Amino acid sequence: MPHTIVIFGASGDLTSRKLIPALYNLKRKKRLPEDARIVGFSRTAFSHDEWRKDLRATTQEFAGDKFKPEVWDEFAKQVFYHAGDIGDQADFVALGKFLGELEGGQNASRVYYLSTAPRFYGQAVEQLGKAGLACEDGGCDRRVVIEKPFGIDLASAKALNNTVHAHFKEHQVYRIDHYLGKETVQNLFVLRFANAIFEPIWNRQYIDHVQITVAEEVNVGSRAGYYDSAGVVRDMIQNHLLQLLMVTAMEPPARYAADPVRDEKVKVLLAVRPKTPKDIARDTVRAQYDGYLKAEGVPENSKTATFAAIKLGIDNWRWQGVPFYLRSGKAMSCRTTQIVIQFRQPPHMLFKEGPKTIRDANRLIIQVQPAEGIQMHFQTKVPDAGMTMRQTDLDFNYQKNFGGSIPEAYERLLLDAIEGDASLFARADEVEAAWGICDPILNTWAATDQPKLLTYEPGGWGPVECTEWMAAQRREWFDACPVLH
Ligand SMILES: NC(=O)C1=CN([C@@H]2O[C@H](COP(=O)(O)OP(=O)(O)OC[C@H]3O[C@@H](n4cnc5c(N)ncnc54)[C@H](OP(=O)(O)O)[C@@H]3O)[C@@H](O)[C@H]2O)C=CC1
Ligand SMILES: O=C1O[C@H](COP(=O)(O)O)[C@@H](O)[C@H](O)[C@H]1O
Repeated sequence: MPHTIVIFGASGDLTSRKLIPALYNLKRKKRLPEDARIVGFSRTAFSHDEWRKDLRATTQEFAGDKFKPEVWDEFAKQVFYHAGDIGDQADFVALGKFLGELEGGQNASRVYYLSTAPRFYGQAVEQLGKAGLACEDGGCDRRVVIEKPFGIDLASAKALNNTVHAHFKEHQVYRIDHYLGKETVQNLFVLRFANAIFEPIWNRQYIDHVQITVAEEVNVGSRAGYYDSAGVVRDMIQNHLLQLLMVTAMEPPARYAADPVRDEKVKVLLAVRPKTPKDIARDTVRAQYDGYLKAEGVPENSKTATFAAIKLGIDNWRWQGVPFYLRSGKAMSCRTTQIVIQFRQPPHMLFKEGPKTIRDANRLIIQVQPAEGIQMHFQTKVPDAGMTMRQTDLDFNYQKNFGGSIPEAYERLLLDAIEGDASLFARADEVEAAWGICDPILNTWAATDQPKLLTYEPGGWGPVECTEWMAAQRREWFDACPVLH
């Protein structure tokens, strides 16, 4: 069956920076089906060749030394453009006709990729449905990939799910979170479920707490217009950090397939202990970097948080009493995404020189990016120094072990969407459960102004009060920039 990938938002930033370079790389690796066609849809009046020419330049820029003119020329033969407006039903009817001709009347498998502004997601889905392009009754193979953000709160996410479900069945819907396409996030499944040594200690008996940090060195740059209405919770925590939390905390699924995996993931979110406004004032830190208010497009009195730390509890047998600390911010010390599994101290210390604080206890660090790898920290005896100990580590690094470059997350996710594997995409209940955790936090911050919005200097690890907040809980953030090999 031939494949067609229709990208709505063809002239946009995501398409040129990520989607087309990812599809090009799939072609280069001979993973893009030979019979796949990529069709761009947006209002700009490109001809096929004009769009291809624009994409060639941007792909060359973003694919770097992976760009091979001869591969591009072959790839370009699979690329087409059809101008249209999401607001215009006639343009969808015309699109359907164009696709039919392109597919030579064959029953092609189609992926509709919504890479337009989020306000168009619902409308685009409706237009596809009304033009008879959704095929929710079966008999043809149609999928829709929906970019983030999926809603701006629980109510809007539910409304969007309702709109989507009016035209597509859930199994046709692929809500993308590109963090799930990152190699190291997939490796977390492997680490946990393809090794026998971790599972027995992956619980409250051995683990003191878990830290999930997504630090970004960049500030909001030119995206302030969007960012100010989102803030760090909507932009990062509701999706990427909660995805990392789910994969870290989930039970082993019965099978590695979309629904068993997502069933276990969603159970984690449903077990997250609900917070009262008093809990939120105590268990969250929010801050804005100094200089944010000067960014173009930010209102002078904006209270948008560019940094947040949130302590969550998971009420189930595995995790009762183990706090999960989620932290993310812009304008931080360095770019690093890491999951720190902080183990407990030994119950009885034989050596007076031995570890005294939780900082010295065993720690497993999953470096999601950019120094993709895993480190295990443990105590060793310093030679010829009595029983003096020092923390050392076992270090697995992707680059050193496997060489080559780590593929962009979109490569894996686009291929999965083409092949019909939804394991690494969010399901409707997952997205809603994530908003169910974030809404009370955002609402409490807005309604009570508690905790106070703090300020932090760019280039550090967030506000000093966040370090103190952790110290008051007898814990310490693992603030380390990864070593790039
Ligand atoms: N850029 C990124 O790095 C990331 C983006 N995303 C998400 O991806 C989506 C796209 O982002 P991005 O590419 O940055 O956005 P852009 O603003 O760059 O692109 C928007 C696209 O939508 C098209 N468009 C706008 N109005 C219409 C319309 N009425 N009918 C048809 N097409 C229309 C525009 O084309 P034209 O004007 O020609 O019609 C353009 O191609 C957003 O939802 C964003 O949240 C998610 C993660 C990262
Ligand atoms: O979705 C988003 O993610 C990026 C960070 O992605 P990464 O792959 O570079 O870690 C973030 O900068 C952006 O604000 C957000 O919308």
